[in-house]
Amino acid sequence: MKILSAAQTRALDQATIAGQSITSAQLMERAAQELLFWFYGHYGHGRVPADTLLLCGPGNNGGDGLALARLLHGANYAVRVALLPADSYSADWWHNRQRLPAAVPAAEIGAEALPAISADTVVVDALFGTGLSRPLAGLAAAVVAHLNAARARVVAVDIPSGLFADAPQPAASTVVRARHTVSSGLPKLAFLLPQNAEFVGEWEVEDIDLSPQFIADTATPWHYTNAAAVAGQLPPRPKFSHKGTFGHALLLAGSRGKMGAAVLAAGACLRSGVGLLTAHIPGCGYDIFQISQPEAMCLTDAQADFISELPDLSPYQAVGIGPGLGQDAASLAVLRQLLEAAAKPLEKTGQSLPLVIDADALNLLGRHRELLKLLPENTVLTPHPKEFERLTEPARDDYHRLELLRDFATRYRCLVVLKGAYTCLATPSGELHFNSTGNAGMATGGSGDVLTGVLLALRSHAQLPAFEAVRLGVYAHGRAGDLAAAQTGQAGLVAGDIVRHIGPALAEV
Ligand SMILES: NC(=O)C1=CN([C@@H]2O[C@H](COP(=O)(O)OP(=O)(O)OC[C@H]3O[C@@H](n4cnc5c(N)ncnc54)[C@H](O)[C@@H]3O)[C@@H](O)[C@H]2O)[C@@H](O)CC1
Ligand SMILES: Nc1ncnc2c1ncn2[C@@H]1O[C@H](COP(=O)(O)OP(=O)(O)O)[C@@H](O)[C@H]1O
Ligand SMILES: [K+]
Repeated sequence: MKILSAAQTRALDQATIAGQSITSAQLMERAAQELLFWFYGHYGHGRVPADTLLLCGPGNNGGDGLALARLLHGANYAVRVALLPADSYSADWWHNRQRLPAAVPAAEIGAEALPAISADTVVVDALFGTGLSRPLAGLAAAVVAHLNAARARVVAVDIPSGLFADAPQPAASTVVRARHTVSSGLPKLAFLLPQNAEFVGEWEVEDIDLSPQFIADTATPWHYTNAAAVAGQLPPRPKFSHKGTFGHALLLAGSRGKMGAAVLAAGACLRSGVGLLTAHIPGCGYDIFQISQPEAMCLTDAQADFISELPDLSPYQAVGIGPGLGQDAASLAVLRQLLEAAAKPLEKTGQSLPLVIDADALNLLGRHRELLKLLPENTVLTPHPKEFERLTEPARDDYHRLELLRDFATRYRCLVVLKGAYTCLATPSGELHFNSTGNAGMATGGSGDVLTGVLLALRSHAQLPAFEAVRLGVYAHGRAGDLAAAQTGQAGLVAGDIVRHIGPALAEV
């Protein structure tokens, strides 16, 4: 699914109106109908709120609010409307102002006449949408501050008022803190960034039948990976396949005290359809590893506590390095040797050996940035934000971090998986793909090691191109976390639960 800028969203509305021969008021009515359905879904079965206040601005976001006020009134909600005064109002605002039944109380907001809001009021925030052109000030900022102070249940129409859809806010801007955001058409970039979570709350997107042709024809770097994006991407396992068909992966992982990371990554790799897996681990981990992952083969390093040797790479179709690795100088030398060896094209494919680099291997890269230029094309790096900062620089905010991410992926021609609630995969061509699956239960030690194992298996798969493999792996990892949390609850989830649900998650897609 594409994510468009605010300007492209306006053009999409216009293209829909022109392409479907409807009026802009009819499109607004569609949006309002979807909002009404959201209220039905949320407050159905006799749970209608006693007091619903619609705060309406002067543009089409306010027009949405006025149309919704009419529809909610028709559905027997007790509604009140408060109108933000302005020099001019949009045509569709006027259209819906005139259609508002006289029985609905509608008052103009003033500095001395702020609407009454209690903690029990359900407030529909329809002040400003994607047409916001500057931070809120004056009366608009005052009413939003008044709203936020009331701690009412706020449902934002399209986007919380005061929040830009695709750009950062100046510090200390006034923005509505919504409990729910109900948006039309496509998700907004702002919804996916941690810095905006306090404003956006839980969000969902309602389908208002916007022009699919315009969306297809519009270029954007931002994408949202939903089930449809990965459906059918895992190649079927042919009847006469054998363990050699699905690749032989090598995992370099573990150190004293961190063998669990190697075990988790190996388990995830095995559950993600790899044909064969060999793990190269320090000597101290032999019993631990062989007992916990009997399906994997195991090579032990000459060192007991960390990895100091790179095994012969010729048997392998992909290599993963990093989980629990530690940062010993000998392990750094192994990483360097691996990068040098992997750069040479493989005889079979003519391409470099696929690599997945995680955790301490990323930290080593960050401390020795001269190694970055050795990264083979399409290498997969899986940093969390702190690891990414060590590879680049501290980001000013989440938007700046996305810029750094895009620059890094295009500069080093690699696939960077910036992990988080909406994990963002950056491609060598500069696309950013935000993942839709996963939950806060996965914020627990070892979840990232599991992702490394999943990606290693999918990068070993000869039939999966690099980008598709990584996008699918990130999606399936999050989905496995969701399936696990449905059984354990989020607090009770441990990384091993994600491993156990990767099979079903991959089966779904
Ligand atoms: N165009 C359409 O037909 C549709 C539009 N929709 C709604 O329309 C919204 C976009 O409407 P608009 O483009 O009219 O924009 P808005 O309603 O977001 O606001 C635009 C108005 O606010 C003023 N303004 C912007 N920033 C301000 C600020 N900081 N302080 C004071 N005034 C400010 C502008 O000068 C303009 O008058 C969407 O978010 C969505 O809610 C939906 O109804 C779907 C259909
Ligand atoms: N709040 C969250 N919502 C969704 N996914 C999450 C959340 N927190 C963490 N995750 C996922 O869990 C994994 C954590 O990885 P990482 O930080 O490397 O953990 P570790 O180093 O302990 O393995 C990532 O894939 C991340 O996307
Ligand atoms: K709004």
